[in-house]
Amino acid sequence: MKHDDLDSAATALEVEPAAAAELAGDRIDVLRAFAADLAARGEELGLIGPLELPRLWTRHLLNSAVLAPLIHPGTRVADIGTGGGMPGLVLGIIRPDVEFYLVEPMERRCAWLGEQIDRLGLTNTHVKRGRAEEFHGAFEADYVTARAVTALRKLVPLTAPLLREEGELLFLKGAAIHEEIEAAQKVLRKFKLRDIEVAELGADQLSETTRVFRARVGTHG
Ligand SMILES: C[S@@+](CC[C@H](N)C(=O)[O-])C[C@H]1O[C@@H](n2cnc3c(N)ncnc32)[C@H](O)[C@@H]1O
Repeated sequence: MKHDDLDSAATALEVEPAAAAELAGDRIDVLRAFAADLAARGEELGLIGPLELPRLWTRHLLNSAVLAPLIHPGTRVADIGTGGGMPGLVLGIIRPDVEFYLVEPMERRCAWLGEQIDRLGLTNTHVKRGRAEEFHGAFEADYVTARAVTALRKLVPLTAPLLREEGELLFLKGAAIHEEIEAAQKVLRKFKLRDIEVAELGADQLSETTRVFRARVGTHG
């Protein structure tokens, strides 16, 4: 590892907020070990941009962790387009009581995810290499999560077919989520999404505002 890699790794780790311990409970050491490797090797592997390193915790790890309390114990989650690990791998670390399937088409990213799963001893987290649409009809989850994959009107057709009846979509989204919902009206109806909600988690819990799009699929309720 080069010197400047070590410097960026140190910078990223210095900014871990106190909230991390609270959010991750006794899994904090495992989350720290993942953060350290992502800070040290993530840029070189094309998983994270250099400007993101100082906000690794606030913008990436804690942003992912915000979904954890929304997931029931004993359930199965498919995370679509996990990339470097957000949010699926982070959730796999802090929720050992839930099964996570990380769906990612890129070989190098799958290799990274598999390596982290082995290194961190995550028996509840599995990689499924491929595009989400390749698993339609072959796999069913209680929740589908995604961050930074595509706009809602394209994301819903990729993800809703992976949900069981009454399952839930949980997407981390940016400030334009309300415009994305407007543009997605047709697909929201087509895929029978209901109980649509955008939860905004503010600066009191995380240093950057996080928006979570939630919706249930199915006709009951
Ligand atoms: C911008 S990256 C985001 C990675 C990660 N979710 C994050 O927030 O840091 C988008 C990821 O989605 C993956 N992806 C793109 N289309 C996909 C599809 N149809 N099914 C599953 N993954 C997909 C890409 O390979 C890439 O790793």
